Amino acid sequence: MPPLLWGSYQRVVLALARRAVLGAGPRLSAGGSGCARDPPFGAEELRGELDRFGGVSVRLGRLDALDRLDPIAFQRALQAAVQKWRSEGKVAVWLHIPILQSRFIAPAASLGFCFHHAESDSSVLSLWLGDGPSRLPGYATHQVGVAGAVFDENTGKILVVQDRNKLKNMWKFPGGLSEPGEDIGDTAVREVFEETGIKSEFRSLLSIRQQHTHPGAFGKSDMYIICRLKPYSFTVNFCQHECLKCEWMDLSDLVKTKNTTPITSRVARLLLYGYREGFDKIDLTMEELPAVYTGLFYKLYHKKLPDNYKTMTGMD
Ligand SMILES: NC(=O)C1=CN([C@@H]2O[C@H](COP(=O)(O)OP(=O)(O)OC[C@H]3O[C@@H](n4cnc5c(N)ncnc54)[C@H](O)[C@@H]3O)[C@@H](O)[C@H]2O)C=CC1
Ligand SMILES: [Mg+2]
Repeated sequence: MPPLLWGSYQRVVLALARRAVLGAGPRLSAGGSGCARDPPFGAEELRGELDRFGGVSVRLGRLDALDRLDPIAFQRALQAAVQKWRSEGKVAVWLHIPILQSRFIAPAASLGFCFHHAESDSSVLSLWLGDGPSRLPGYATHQVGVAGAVFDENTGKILVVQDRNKLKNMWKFPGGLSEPGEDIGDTAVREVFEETGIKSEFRSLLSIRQQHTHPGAFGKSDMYIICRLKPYSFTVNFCQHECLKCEWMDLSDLVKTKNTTPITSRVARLLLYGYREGFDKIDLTMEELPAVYTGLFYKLYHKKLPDNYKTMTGMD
């Protein structure tokens, strides 16, 4: 290519690269407060909704003007908007940023915004504007794993598996992580079926283990819940991908074996106690109740409460 042409080619490539980095459309003047033909983007365009604590939520996905905006113009507008919200006494700003508008994260961070949480297609950044240290609540703190202790009262046998992906092959109850919006008992029943082929129904909640800095929870806290399930199918057809072995074992053998985890051993002893003395000694049963304000329902787990105590009005 002749040197002159090469020079103009380089300029075009550099200009295109600059646009790509800034995320601006072809009509934008980089670094300006908007674009040459459209009106400048100002603080008033960052419209937000007020929440009951006095914070402002701005959802970038709902602002059409952002499509034609570069990050520098966004930063100017956000800085002016934050100044305005601060002077009005707002306590916090929440920025909801769709993943495809992530070019606005860095300018917001340079003004003091931090990540609050992220979902698969968006992130939420927050900035505390109130007096003193931030009082904004954090996001999710735990992952929830649920196992099913499937116990057949007719034979005294319990369903156990050995995990294929573990270094030590210990007997444990089948189980796995809860899905968003899934009830604890439903997770136990689903995981038991997926891993062993056994169909069962929820009876009670037996134990909860809380462990912090859990390696399997990406360094967050892990809540591991064990449920008592009643089987209604008995032929094992276990998942070769996750399990090495699966069998119905005498509960008394599981209590005795050393080849198990401390939590499985403890819950096996708890089950044996319930089997001998009555499951009401160990069961936290579940009841569905209406939430007061939201119109939703929730599940409450506790030791069985006699009916006359449920309906009593005072010191009856
Ligand atoms: N004390 C005990 O007896 C044990 C308790 N647990 C608890 O059980 C719960 C989790 O159960 P799991 O059976 O582990 O979960 P799970 O049954 O939901 O999923 C396990 C499967 O997910 C996949 N997987 C998980 N992490 C992966 C990664 N980083 N990359 C690729 N694939 C991955 C693998 O295919 C693995 O076989 C946790 O709450 C944990 O604390 C887990 C093992 C033993
Ligand atoms: Mg599992």
